Amino acid sequence: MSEDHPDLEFGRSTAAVSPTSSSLCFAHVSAQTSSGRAILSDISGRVPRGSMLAILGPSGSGKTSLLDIVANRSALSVDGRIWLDGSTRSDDKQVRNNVRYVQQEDALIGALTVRETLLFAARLGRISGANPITKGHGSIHQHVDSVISVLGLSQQANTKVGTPIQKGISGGQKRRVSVGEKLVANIGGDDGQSCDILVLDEITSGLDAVAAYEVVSRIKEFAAITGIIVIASIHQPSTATFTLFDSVLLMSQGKQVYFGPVNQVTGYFSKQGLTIPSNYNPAEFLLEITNTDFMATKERTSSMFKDAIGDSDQVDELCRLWNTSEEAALLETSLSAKEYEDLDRSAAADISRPGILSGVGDAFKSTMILVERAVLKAYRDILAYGVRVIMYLGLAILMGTVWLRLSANENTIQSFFNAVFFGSAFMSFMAVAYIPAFLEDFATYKKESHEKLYGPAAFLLANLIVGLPFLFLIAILFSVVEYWMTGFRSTATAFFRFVMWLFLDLVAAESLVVLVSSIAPIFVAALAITAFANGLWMSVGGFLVQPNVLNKFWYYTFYWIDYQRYVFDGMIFNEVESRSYSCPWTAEGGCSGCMYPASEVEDKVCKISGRTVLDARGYGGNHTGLWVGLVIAISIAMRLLAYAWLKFRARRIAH
Ligand SMILES: Nc1ncnc2c1ncn2[C@@H]1O[C@H](COP(=O)(O)OP(=O)(O)OP(=O)(O)O)[C@@H](O)[C@H]1O
Repeated sequence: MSEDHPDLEFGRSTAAVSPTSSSLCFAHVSAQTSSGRAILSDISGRVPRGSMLAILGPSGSGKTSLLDIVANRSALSVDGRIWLDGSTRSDDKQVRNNVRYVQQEDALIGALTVRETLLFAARLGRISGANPITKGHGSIHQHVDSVISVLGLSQQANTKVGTPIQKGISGGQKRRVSVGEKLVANIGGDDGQSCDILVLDEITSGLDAVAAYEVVSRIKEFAAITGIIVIASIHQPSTATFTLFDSVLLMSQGKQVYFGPVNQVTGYFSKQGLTIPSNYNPAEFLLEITNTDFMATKERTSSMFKDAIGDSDQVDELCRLWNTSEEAALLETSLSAKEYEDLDRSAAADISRPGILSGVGDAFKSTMILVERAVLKAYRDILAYGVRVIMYLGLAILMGTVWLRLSANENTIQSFFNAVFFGSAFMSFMAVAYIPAFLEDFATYKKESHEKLYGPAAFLLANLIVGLPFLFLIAILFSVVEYWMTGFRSTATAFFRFVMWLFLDLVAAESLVVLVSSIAPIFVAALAITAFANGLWMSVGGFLVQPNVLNKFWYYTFYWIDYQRYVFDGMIFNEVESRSYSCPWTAEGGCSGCMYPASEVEDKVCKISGRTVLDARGYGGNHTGLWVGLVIAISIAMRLLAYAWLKFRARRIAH
């Protein structure tokens, strides 16, 4: 681990600073939207290793935009330069692998303990190469335990993170676990090449003053020990928390108002005639003088400004003061040092893409780790799968008692058809219950794939591997209850064919959920689209409206890609084709009064053959093999489309 603790001094005392060495530097960074709207203008700063920078500013001042640019996640068009440690290391793969981003929302798996969460993050980091140091160095458990200890989580190491129905660790502890995930995925090792940049977006939001202080002080400790650079946007820190930071970048309306050590910020503004009152939290004061959104704040600060800067625009004047200050000039000098001039510009622009998975072997290992994690979650979190098992069992009992012990006669033929239709369509429809569990996994995927810990293939494959046995279990449990209660054909072959169709139905329905939720990963949107699609499949599948009546548009489009239709046809042929239905014999007409053409199979016993029923209802030949193939093909196509979409998204973010 790095023991390098560079000089943190700026401002008047920066004469001694060795310019850009062991620092993250950003110089004259500007950003605009594709429509040309300026989001950031000319932002500069330097953050030495082992130190923490606070980015402070009112809402909408551009803090997140700057963090996104540093972490290479921004979709904005960016000018200016960002580099790390001078030119000598700019093309080093490790330097390119070193930004870790802790987003505002904690995307954690509630069923895992703190230690398990960090262990999985460390293992994924090691495989991806994002953590080159832990690859083959020391025990991963030791690394994880040391992070747990530094983040003050030892007492909670074996506590679960928590789910909506099971209380786990507190909000502040969750924030620390989120930070810990980034740290263990990229811990420094014996070779001293730890080169992390930890980017924290609103790390203390939702925390009380004590918890915020606790979180920041633990990160500070970690930064000091490992030499990582910490950049954090922060809202309204208490004085104690604010002074934990080494330097502060103050922004307003996308412009720079101040950059320098926290302990010199008061002096700087006093010098400009803006003296921070002694009873004031300095961070609060800085937010007040840079906030132009609210009249009350404006009025409170205007008299102070009138004395200091006359009638000029508040933010413009603060920027002018900064741009003409001695502090800005010294920062500029440190940023235009020789090392920077020597820097290969193309390498300098790209310091932040984390490691890239190399080859099928790594992808396979990542998939297996994800499977292991998902199995733990499935086994522990009732919301993940347990609730769905209970729901499907409930549905089986409901159907079994509604379609209870039907005997095979002409009056029950329609009921059998309805049971097959309702069962297959409703089972498919209820796959919407999988959306919340998928979205939890998807949030974790989004976070981890940004860090290039694994890609969409590993994510989708692990999802499929864990899902298949579970869907099979549901198909079996449902069938055991409902099939026999209803009185479907009582042969083993017919039963297992029913199970197979149900299983394929569930796989296809879940593939639809995966596709829709990957494209629209918002619960209500995914729910609405999936429910709509299921309504569509039911309407155009040929049961509610006969195919020869269905209008041309639906017939030539969705009718052919409707997996529910193939499942229904397969189940109906399985149930009806080789069955016969009794109907009453009459003295006057024999079997001629039956609903379908029937024959007298014994003395005064009429039977309608299943094939006759199918013919009379317009069903053609039995193509079970083809239908099975088509349902599998549709399921694969939906998963491949989800993969293509996620890959496309990942590429767009990368460029
Ligand atoms: N891609 C974008 N397209 C259009 N506007 C954008 C884009 N990104 C950021 N902005 C705008 O830039 C401004 C700065 O946004 P940003 O999220 O960086 O502010 P912030 O300081 O982090 O705010 P907050 O503290 O409220 O999170 C906002 O007005 C935002 O609407």
